[in-house]
Amino acid sequence: MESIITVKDLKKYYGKGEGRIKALDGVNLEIEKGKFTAVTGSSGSGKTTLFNMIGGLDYPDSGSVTVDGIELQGMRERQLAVFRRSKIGFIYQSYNLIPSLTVQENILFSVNLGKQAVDWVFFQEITGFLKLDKRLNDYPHQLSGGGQQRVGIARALMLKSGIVLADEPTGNLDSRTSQEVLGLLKSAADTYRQTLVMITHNPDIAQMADRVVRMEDGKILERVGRQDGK
Ligand SMILES: Nc1ncnc2c1ncn2[C@@H]1O[C@H](COP(=O)(O)OP(=O)(O)OP(=O)(O)O)[C@@H](O)[C@H]1O
Repeated sequence: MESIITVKDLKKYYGKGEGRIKALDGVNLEIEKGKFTAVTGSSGSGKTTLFNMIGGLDYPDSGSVTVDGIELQGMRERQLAVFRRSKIGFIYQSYNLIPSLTVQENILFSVNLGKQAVDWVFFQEITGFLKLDKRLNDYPHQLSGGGQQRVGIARALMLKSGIVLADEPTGNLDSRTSQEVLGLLKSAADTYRQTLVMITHNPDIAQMADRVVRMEDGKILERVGRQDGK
């Protein structure tokens, strides 16, 4: 298998002494390029901490993270910011759209932030795919929750970074809308050959993944799915 993300013996502890919390307690993980990996586990098991490390949003105490050949350890905040802007499309539960910008401006926000040229053909394709092409001049509040998350997905895909990290992307949506949005995200990731890593509590969503990684107490418990044992 071709790994795009490699995590080695990653540790992150909070606090000291008796009350020390082992948020990540020696995590090893290989994420296969172009696949959909779901990260599950109970609340407090370390999913968000792992997500933040892979996304270059936080520093581990020890261990290493390599993303698309880039080793994150030792990077300074400025370098990490450039890494995040160019390499990762982030999708959040709360959509993180900018209310004063139109749908189109929100979709182009990350590309513009990274001073990349806009690929308008790709923009049209993505917005058509995500059924946003008639909503481009609207503002986020004029869209339903599912619509707003489709904007979040479009913004992540527009970066063409190859890696999309999603943290409970359908956590604020009802189950029917969740299924619809997830179906779109999964097929968009397939169509545009994106590696999708998604944190989710929802077993139905995890079932849609190529592989499920389960966390408990800062460790990876088991890995099931198509790439079992790899
Ligand atoms: N900044 C922090 N300071 C202290 N403890 C923290 C901090 N961030 C996380 N933790 C602790 O680290 C552990 C792992 O947290 P994390 O948020 O990664 O879990 P999670 O699996 O994402 O949980 P949830 O599903 O509830 O979001 C938890 O015990 C949490 O309380």
